[in-house]
Amino acid sequence: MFKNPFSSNKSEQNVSDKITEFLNKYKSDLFPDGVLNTVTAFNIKLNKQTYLLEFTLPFPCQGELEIIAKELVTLFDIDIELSLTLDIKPVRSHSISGIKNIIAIASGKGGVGKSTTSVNLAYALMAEGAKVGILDADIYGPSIPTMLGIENQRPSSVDGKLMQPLVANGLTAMSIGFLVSDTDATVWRGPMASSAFSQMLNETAWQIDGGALDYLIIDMPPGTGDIQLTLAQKVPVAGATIVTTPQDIALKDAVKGINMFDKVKVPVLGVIENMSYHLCENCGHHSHLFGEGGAESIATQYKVDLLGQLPLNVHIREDSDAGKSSVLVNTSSDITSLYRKIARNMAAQLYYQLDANSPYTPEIITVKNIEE
Ligand SMILES: Nc1ncnc2c1ncn2[C@@H]1O[C@H](COP(=O)(O)OP(=O)(O)OP(=O)(O)O)[C@@H](O)[C@H]1O
Repeated sequence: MFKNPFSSNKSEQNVSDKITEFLNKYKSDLFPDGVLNTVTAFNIKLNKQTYLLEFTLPFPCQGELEIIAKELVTLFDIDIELSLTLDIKPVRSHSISGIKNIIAIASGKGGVGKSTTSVNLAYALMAEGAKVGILDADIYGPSIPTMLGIENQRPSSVDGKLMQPLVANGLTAMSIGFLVSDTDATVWRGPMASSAFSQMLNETAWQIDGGALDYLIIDMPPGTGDIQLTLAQKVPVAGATIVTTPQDIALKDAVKGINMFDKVKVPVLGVIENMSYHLCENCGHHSHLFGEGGAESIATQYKVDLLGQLPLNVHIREDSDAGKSSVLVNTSSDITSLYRKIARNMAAQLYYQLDANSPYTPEIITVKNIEE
């Protein structure tokens, strides 16, 4: 609830009109045409002295609605309560049950923080209102079980057919690390690894609390070799996000990642620059240890979005090494806000680029259209 200490009685109709006008005009990266042009449904109710704003939206964005609510409280001297219902559609048809959209998180180069970013983005999407799962596609070096702090747990099966995924703080998760020991998987040949992956994707009961996951995040293995290409080709990925660091070598590999997804016709939702800068906790100075502006320039050059930049931060490393997510450890930190903003941007990109209901989604030209 967003309270204004000076709120007083005002004409209900007048205030509702002002709120509506504000929301029509409010434009941001997330709402390029104003909020009310994007909502599926919107309603204002007055409950005692509090205005309840009920939004139905096609992507998760609780954090941005909270920013808007605070502005409304200050502007109109009112109390506000928010309610967000999500109406997320699958943007690509597929036959995997319990999942609406699959988002691949990839990096050309290893060690850039892809898994750490995947886990934090998964929790950030949840904080924004979505139902989320994570699948570790790194058969040879799974790190998700450790990062979620559940490395010693094992999935069960109720019906002997589907595996019940593990759940860490509400996040549904599956990884080869839950099923076999590290040494067993390292000796597997390519086809065995690929069939283990496809079993985890297709034979997991992803549905949680009776509802399909809005997003399944796939933490891809690092690189752009045959394994990655096959995964990108075989899995019905709705969109891919590339994680990079600002070093030249990582950026070159990020470009290889963009080209790989282009080749298999998977849309790239954007680039995330991890370890982009170091922020001194004492003096607030930003230092660009690994270079500056690289991810921005490849985003411009390849016409993809720069979804956000994350600092090199000791808490991110400590939290992930300790099997926690920084987004959960401190829900009101600047780092959490950054992850949540990137998560909203990524989900909005998926909607604006690909959802048939979005006014921005380019019309897909089919052979039939061309003939007409
Ligand atoms: N923004 C960050 N600030 C500080 N440390 C980070 C940050 N992002 C990741 N790390 C740390 O960097 C190390 C590598 O991260 P991570 O395992 O996520 O990389 P990766 O790209 O998934 O690696 P791999 O290529 O092996 O799959 C970890 O110790 C992690 O805690």
